[in-house]
Amino acid sequence: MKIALIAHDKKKNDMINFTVAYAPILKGHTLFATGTTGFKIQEATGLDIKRFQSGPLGGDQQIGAMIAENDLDLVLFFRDPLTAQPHEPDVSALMRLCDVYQIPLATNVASAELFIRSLERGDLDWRKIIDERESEKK
Ligand SMILES: O=C(CO)COP(=O)(O)O
Repeated sequence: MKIALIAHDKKKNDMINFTVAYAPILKGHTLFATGTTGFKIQEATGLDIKRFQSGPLGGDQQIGAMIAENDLDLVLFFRDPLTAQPHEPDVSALMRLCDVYQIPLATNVASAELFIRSLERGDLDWRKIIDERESEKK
């Protein structure tokens, strides 16, 4: 599965703790991240991650572009609900696209833990059918 990992600054520690805890599961998947989040996860876990631009510089939009191609299976986006973001429109656009394409989106650790357990159990295997269908189109 292709998984995007994103965290706002005040949630980066949550993301690091989460990825350290679940590295054994995450390493079996293809990982993507916005710039700074990806750098910090790589530093803490050594996981292989394709890093995009930093969020405020277009990283959320790059991940959004993957969603628009139906090319991501899961988004874990630890948002900071208490701090205004300069790129709020990009954040909203990314979440909107998850709804357009029915991509599972967790915006906090508690829901991400449920998703990661579901992933391990195979509950998201229906995405493989979508992925096959999408690659036939290309
Ligand atoms: O701002 C972000 C998401 O909106 C995250 O970007 P960084 O991972 O580059 O900090």
